[in-house]
Amino acid sequence: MTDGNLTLHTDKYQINMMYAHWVNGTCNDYAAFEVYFRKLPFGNGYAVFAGLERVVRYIQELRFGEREIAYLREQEENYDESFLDMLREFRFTGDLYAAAEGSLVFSNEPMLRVEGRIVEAQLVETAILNMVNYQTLIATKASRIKQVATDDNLMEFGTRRAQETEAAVWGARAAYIAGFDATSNMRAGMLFGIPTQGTHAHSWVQGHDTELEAFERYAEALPDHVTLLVDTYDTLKSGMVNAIKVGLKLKAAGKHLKAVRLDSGDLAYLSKQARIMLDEAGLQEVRIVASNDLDENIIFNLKGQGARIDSWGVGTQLITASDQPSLGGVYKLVARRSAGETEWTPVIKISGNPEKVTTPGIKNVYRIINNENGKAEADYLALPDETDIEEGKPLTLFDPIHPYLRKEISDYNAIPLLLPVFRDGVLRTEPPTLDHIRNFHKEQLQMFWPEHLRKLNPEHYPIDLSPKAWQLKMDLIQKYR
Ligand SMILES: Nc1ncnc2c1ncn2[C@@H]1O[C@H](COP(=O)(O)OP(=O)(O)OP(=O)(O)O)[C@@H](O)[C@H]1O
Ligand SMILES: O=P(O)(O)OC[C@H]1O[C@H](OP(=O)(O)OP(=O)(O)O)[C@H](O)[C@@H]1O
Ligand SMILES: O=C(O)c1cccnc1
Repeated sequence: MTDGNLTLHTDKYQINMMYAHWVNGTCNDYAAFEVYFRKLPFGNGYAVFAGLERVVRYIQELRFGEREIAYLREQEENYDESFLDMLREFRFTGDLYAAAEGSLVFSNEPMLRVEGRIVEAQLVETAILNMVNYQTLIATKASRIKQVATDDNLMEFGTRRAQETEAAVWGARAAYIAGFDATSNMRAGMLFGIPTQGTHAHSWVQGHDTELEAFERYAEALPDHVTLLVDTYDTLKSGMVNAIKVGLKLKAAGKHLKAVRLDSGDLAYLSKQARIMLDEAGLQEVRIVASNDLDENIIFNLKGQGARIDSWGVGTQLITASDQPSLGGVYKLVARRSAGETEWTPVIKISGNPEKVTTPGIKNVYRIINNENGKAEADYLALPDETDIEEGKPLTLFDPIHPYLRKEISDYNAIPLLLPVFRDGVLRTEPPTLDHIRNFHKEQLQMFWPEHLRKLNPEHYPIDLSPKAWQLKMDLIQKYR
């Protein structure tokens, strides 16, 4: 069915606009687009940027092959043959800047920017949003789950309920970035090097005459990795009793039962009872795994009830971001430049809804770290010719919606959020390893006050405009109103 070429993984209107540019002789005009979202998902205080590696591979492989060209010819009689010939030579030759994967990002700040020939920059909108919106959403959901699970083992179990195959593997990767320890998806493990973990299903137990026999056969086959699912018939009266028998047998043979898995019923009560039973049998080392439609709220509740759970399997709620299944990231034109010109012209999109008015001009994004405490104070969006910040000059931070709310800062470190990924179509450096990204994410969390990170009603983290960027926006609003 699929040939792996994602070049036509775009909306038809992008190709129509490319064609209209070709007809009008404006293919070589330049455009700058920024990717950002307006509202954080799940009421969270931050999002975890993910999806860049997928974007990098997609951009590197952009090509209109003969199959794509034949399809376009068949679909639209208006497309001139010379346009299709031009597509044969099509490559991404522009620049792409992006936050590092695993970065904390916030509403209304650019997390990725494309600068390039308008036809190239327009084509890639749909796929970039598709990749970044989904992966950032799942990484953010996973980060919330990690926050409540703290140091417990977290396993991603979502593949069977994911929105098809690619969502499963890229979702598993996003979850790992945000702090999950393993996935059950073997392909995600193979593709990305994520550790894999797994127990067994009810079918294993149902497929034997007795639960004890099922447990014994399983333990014989995989003596080093025995986690037994104990709820097929009756968790405490049967499953735990049989698991303990197998645990004691393994122990006598110098091995050990790794864990039992609870998958139904009152997980707080059952885990406490299971812990007592294991401890009384002298099996203190055996861990307790729980699964069954878990999310951050249930895990938080179970912990509040004193549940004795060491490891969590989380599937459906994570991989489908069930309580908010989409992130509304957008790709907006912020500046343009005709072929032959050197200066960018900032552009704005006005809307009756003030939240939807775009912020014109190419912006550099800086994370302002207060040197007195090492914590992030605000993110600061400045126009490219503003050098104050890089020279460490005192800054006035103000709220772009309520500009009278202001704060001075002089002892700070300004860290650029957007880094060059492609320049003139050439990849600058290979993406970092997944473990590097995961560690980077962990370090990022340390840079923020807990007030911005808490799961419920977090404090808003300021995303500020430089006075010049703010004035440009006001001027363009005036011009078009
Ligand atoms: N002590 C608890 N406090 C809060 N929520 C819990 C507790 N124990 C389990 N849950 C959650 O409640 C839900 C239980 O749903 P439900 O009653 O449909 O499942 P069940 O008891 O496992 O039944 P089934 O056999 O159909 O799976 C799950 O999301 C589970 O994670
Ligand atoms: O509940 P999730 O977070 O999605 O985790 C994955 C679930 O998948 C398996 O269930 P299965 O497919 O057998 O379905 P069931 O337990 O819901 O009947 C497993 O026993 C978990 O309960
Ligand atoms: O390994 C498991 O226990 C597992 C994997 C996927 C879904 N449910 C459970």
